[in-house]
Amino acid sequence: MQSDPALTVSATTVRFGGLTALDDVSLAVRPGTVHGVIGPNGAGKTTLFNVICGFVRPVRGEVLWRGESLRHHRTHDLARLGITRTVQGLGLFAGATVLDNVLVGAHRHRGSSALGTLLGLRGAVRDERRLTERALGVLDELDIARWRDALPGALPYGVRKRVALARALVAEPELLLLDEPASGLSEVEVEELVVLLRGLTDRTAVLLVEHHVDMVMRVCDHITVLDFGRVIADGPPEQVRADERVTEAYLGTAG
Ligand SMILES: Nc1ncnc2c1ncn2[C@@H]1O[C@H](COP(=O)(O)OP(=O)(O)OP(=O)(O)O)[C@@H](O)[C@H]1O
Repeated sequence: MQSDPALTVSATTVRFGGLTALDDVSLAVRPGTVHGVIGPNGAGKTTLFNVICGFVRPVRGEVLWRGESLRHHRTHDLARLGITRTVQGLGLFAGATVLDNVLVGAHRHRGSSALGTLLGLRGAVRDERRLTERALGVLDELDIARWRDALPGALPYGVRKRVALARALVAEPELLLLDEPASGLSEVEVEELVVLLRGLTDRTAVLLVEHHVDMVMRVCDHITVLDFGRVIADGPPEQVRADERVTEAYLGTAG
């Protein structure tokens, strides 16, 4: 039996002036799965990601999180709701160490204020220590703990991407949104990412928007394919791969 979806995007339409970027798009992300969204350039992938994050408001439709409408949510509400994300630009703080960048993501679990920590209040200090231990645990898990005191700018791109992922994971999300997690990675790093993402499914659902179709086919349990803002295929990888509309959509834009 299939579990109830964690996230549902329901009959969602987005327009930018006269352009329909998403046209009646629906999808359901189930707990414990990796769900991919693919499609040719301009298909609406980023717009869909932005609707889920609350950056873009649809003219029709809604996003449901555990059955509750996210109609009025703002981006900064997401972590509190159990949803974290990485973005294409990574968004790391250049002047902060890797560890401090990751700690920024842990604030959902901070029981006391930063002022309390500064004043040396016992509960706040204990809280801070607990979060630091958790952040170090995630750095260790992603095999980047040796760079904990480095500044992001000094690190290779693949490591910086892992730092951004660590920051999203430390909040212990129930849904992890990844915007092009494979972009800019070497083939070896993409392989490592596939293993890493598969290892997350016992604790969070993952929704990723990605250009790297081959990686998506290998890592995902379920794939939604967009073309010109519409869903043209939705199902497990083998079904999507065999779908003629998907082949046509990609061949139609090649070259
Ligand atoms: N802020 C905006 N204003 C106007 N048009 C936009 C805006 N954002 C996206 N679009 C248009 O909406 C359509 C969908 O764009 P979107 O970026 O969501 O596609 P995509 O699948 O992410 O593309 P890519 O793979 O190239 O990143 C495109 O035609 C794009 O030009």
